[in-house]
Amino acid sequence: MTENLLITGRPGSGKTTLIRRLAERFADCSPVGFYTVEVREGGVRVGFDLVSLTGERRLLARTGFPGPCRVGKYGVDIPGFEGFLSSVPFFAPDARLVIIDEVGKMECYSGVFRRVVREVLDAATPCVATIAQRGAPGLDRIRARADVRVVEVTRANRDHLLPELEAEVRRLVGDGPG
Ligand SMILES: Nc1ncnc2c1ncn2[C@@H]1O[C@H](COP(=O)(O)OP(=O)(O)OP(=O)(O)O)[C@@H](O)[C@H]1O
Repeated sequence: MTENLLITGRPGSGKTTLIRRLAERFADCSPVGFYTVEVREGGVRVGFDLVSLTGERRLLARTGFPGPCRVGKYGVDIPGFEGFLSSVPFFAPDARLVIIDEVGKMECYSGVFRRVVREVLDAATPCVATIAQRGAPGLDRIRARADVRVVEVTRANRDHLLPELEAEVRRLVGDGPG
């Protein structure tokens, strides 16, 4: 069974930073996927954008975005997110690693995304994903899968976690010792 790595932790613990550094270190594995970035205006967070590993950027959520899908003060652009997902080649034959940041409440409003996560975790290519600690139905079910290892990142462990997870991912992609 292919194993996958799930990085969890409190908001602001360093999940996105860690997964971006892993994506950089595994550039030789042609990773596919995306990460999310905060958008600030005048020092105030106004939302989040999606950035694919091939550099496409798209809005995910904004304070002023209208519509029924809301998380706290943010409106989430689900059709936009699903359009973005369709442009990400999650199952590209030459990709040896999939990166997903993050499996969280905003993203899980999308049925397309929930299906992508399931299919990516089921597939033969290893996946590293960040996952919220709580907030969306179904997160516990993902964490309980037999083919995932869940690692918690904290401010205290985030720096020494990087080399440890790098070695683990090396093993998952088949380059590692043992
Ligand atoms: N290893 C690190 N050393 C120093 N600063 C860090 C480190 N990792 C993260 N940070 C800083 O901490 C802040 C939060 O990091 P990051 O966005 O990666 O956390 P997160 O867990 O993904 O947050 P969220 O749950 O809100 O998405 C950022 O300002 C980032 O620059």
